[in-house]
Amino acid sequence: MPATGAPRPDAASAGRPAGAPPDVVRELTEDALLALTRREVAAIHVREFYPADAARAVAVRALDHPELGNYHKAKSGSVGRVFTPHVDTAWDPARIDAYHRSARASTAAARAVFAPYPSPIDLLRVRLEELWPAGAGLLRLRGRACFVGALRVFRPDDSELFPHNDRIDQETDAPEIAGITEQLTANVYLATPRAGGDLHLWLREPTPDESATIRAVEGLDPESVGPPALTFRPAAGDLIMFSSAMLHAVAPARDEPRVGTAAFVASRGPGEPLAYWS
Ligand SMILES: O=C(O)CCC(=O)C(=O)O
Ligand SMILES: [Fe+2]
Repeated sequence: MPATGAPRPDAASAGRPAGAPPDVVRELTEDALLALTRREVAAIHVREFYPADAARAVAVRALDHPELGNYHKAKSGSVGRVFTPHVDTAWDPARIDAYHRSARASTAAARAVFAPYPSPIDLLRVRLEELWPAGAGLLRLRGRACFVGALRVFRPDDSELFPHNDRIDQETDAPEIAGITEQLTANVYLATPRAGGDLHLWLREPTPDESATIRAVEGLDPESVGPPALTFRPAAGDLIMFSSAMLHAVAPARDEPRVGTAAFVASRGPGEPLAYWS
């Protein structure tokens, strides 16, 4: 995340003719990751990163999982998640302790949801380790392992993620987050609705006022942010990675649940390993 937090509305379209759509890269490569972390491309969208049949077979398991709960903030509370992601530690020492105490067990349980298939997030972890110049590893905060591999459930006509961004420096002041220059989110979609469920990207960071609203309720009024720069309609098995420090939103699913599994990925530049967590 740029330390300034300055909006960079045209970052992903710099050098392109006015009105030309920003670049979306279709393959997960070293160059694609470097370009994404430098905001030279808007997103990486890999079709069939994971077999669609396996994705759909597993998605139903998230819908009635015993660990299915909801995000804690006013504007994100309609969205279900399996296992507690770091954002829900909410600066509360007891919740932070519980998050780290259960991190390894939750990661193993998230992996087990996919059995006998491999977890898409595990596959992504290996690819990041292979591709990034300095490798990749699990984020530790105050020396304690994070959880990775959260599942998200958007129930039809109910769940919506309003325009927001995600930044680890708004969730913790642990010394390990020093030097982070960009935070990506990586979503692998397991089930997607026929109608609704689009992913919108604005390709700019929130203003200071917008940031304050996001910190309080985790979402902006869609009318207030203008039209998105990019809209994605993901299919089961797709991987989409983009800057989570920039504004993004998920429209409500209309007919069937939208299920995905996700990890955040922090970059400190090519000379340092990527760090991932949920
Ligand atoms: O489900 C998605 O498409 C994106 C969800 C999101 O807000 C994120 O990954 O940070
Ligand atoms: Fe997000």
